[in-house]
Amino acid sequence: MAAKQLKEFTVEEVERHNKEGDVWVIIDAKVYDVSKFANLHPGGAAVLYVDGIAGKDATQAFFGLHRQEVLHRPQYARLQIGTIAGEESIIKPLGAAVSEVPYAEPTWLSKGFSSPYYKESHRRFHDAVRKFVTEVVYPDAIECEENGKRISQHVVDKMGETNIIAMRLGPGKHLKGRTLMGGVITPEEFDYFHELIIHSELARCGTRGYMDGLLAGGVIGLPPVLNFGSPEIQAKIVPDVLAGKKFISLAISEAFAGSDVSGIQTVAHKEGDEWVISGTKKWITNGHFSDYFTVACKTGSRYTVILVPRQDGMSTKPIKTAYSATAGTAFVTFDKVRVPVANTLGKEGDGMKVILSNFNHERWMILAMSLRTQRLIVEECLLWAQQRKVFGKSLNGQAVVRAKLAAMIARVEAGQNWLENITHQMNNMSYAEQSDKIAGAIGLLKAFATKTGRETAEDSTQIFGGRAITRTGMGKLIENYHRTSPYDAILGGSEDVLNDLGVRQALKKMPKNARL
Ligand code: HEM
Repeated sequence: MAAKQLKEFTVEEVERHNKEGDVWVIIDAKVYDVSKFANLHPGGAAVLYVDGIAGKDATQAFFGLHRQEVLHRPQYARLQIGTIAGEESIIKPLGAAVSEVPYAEPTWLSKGFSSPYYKESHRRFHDAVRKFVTEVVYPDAIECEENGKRISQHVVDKMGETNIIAMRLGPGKHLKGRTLMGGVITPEEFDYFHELIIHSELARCGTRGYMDGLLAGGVIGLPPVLNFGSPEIQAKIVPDVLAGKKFISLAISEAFAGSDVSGIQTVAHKEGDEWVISGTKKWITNGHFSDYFTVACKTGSRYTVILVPRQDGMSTKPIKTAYSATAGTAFVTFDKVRVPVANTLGKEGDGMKVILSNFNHERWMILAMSLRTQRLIVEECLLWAQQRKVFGKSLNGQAVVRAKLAAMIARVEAGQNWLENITHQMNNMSYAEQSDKIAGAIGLLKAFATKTGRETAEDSTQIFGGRAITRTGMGKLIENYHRTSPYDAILGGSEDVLNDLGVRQALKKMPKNARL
């Protein structure tokens, strides 16, 4: 169909269309004919007929009540019939561009700022990832977050093609020979800052359930296979998972044991060359649609991690949680499930080592995503405080609102700076060194990021008021964040446990001969 011809109008011409059955409005120098739409308008018809709106420039009223994206939806975009002669639209369209709102982006992306950590390859990579997320992931995220369906296979396929699935596991030999984001960087260049960019850009969607649905189970479930699985097991599982053809979950937590891993009760005993596994696992991210499970089992007085393919004797039931069902969170049961002993990941009885070795990367990923969403909330609040008028002035004209914004900015910037320092250390340490030297700091930073995240969730809810408690419209990101930020505070280890871990790790390294 040919594109509609837009006409030019004067303000006076628009003013003549100011009554029921014949209503035009101007929004950002664009003219909309809302005559027929009025009766379908979710905000009601009457609000469009009032003085100061019908036939007038309604830009300020509009942006006090709607997100910009409303005007981009095809069914509403076609209400535009023209533009105002001699006037230009000034509202910047949404897209992949770097935000110019102060603190909306980490400083390394902000104009005029520099950073010791990011090189040219990170900038190239960032542009490609942001474009990919904006065009491919975001539309699916919005849809699935709402309808609870699992991530669309076309998105998974593209994440496989671009090797995002592989890159989310960090630098390493699994990237060898792969083309990353269409070749914008080489596998040899890829470091933890590139990985940080992926997690951060995904988190910008502001859809917490979908972020876990986006194969987070694989980010934590596949590394034990890569690091501890036999070459045969790896050859069978890894290519398909990295291509997005099969899915895998990490199954450690149980109704009996969450952060206290040693309390698990799923048991495995040997019969010939098979493990026989019985027990249950709870809160298993992606478990509902996974083909493989990396399962922590009690074997005698010790623990062993075993790779279990989905099979008879297993069931995965969705758990209703506070976030979207798109995450595929499941309650998993094993009833005398048999797998070959060759599926053991690491040595029999060495499961705790396998489990613990996974945690640092998992926690780092969760906190990185959590902080990036926290930053998104800061951007939302800065924009809302500018465009929302109350008591005759912008919200940001109120000292109490500015004080909240100050606290939010300081929290996210503090977290970001520590995160970048830790990421730099990760780039310069082996995985074993990371466990020895920075496991504690990662735990402390995760607890800091999630605690400050929940403070920001509270503050932003106050700033957005009623809009912060509706799932659609102006405050939808605030509502999502307020509802789901506790996830970051629990998954991968709860705040109290991580704070304690961080301090205990420091105490272990106290010099015995130091005195005040
Ligand atoms: C092209 C013009 C417009 C379109 C396409 C449009 C569309 C919408 C949509 C989709 C909603 C549902 C909430 C959301 O998704 O954000 C909404 C709500 C609303 N609209 Fe409009 N609208 C338009 C113009 C206006 C104007 C000029 C006013 C002037 C006062 C207005 C007042 C409202 C109100 C009061 C609500 C309810 C907001 C709430 O519940 O918080 N709309 N509109």
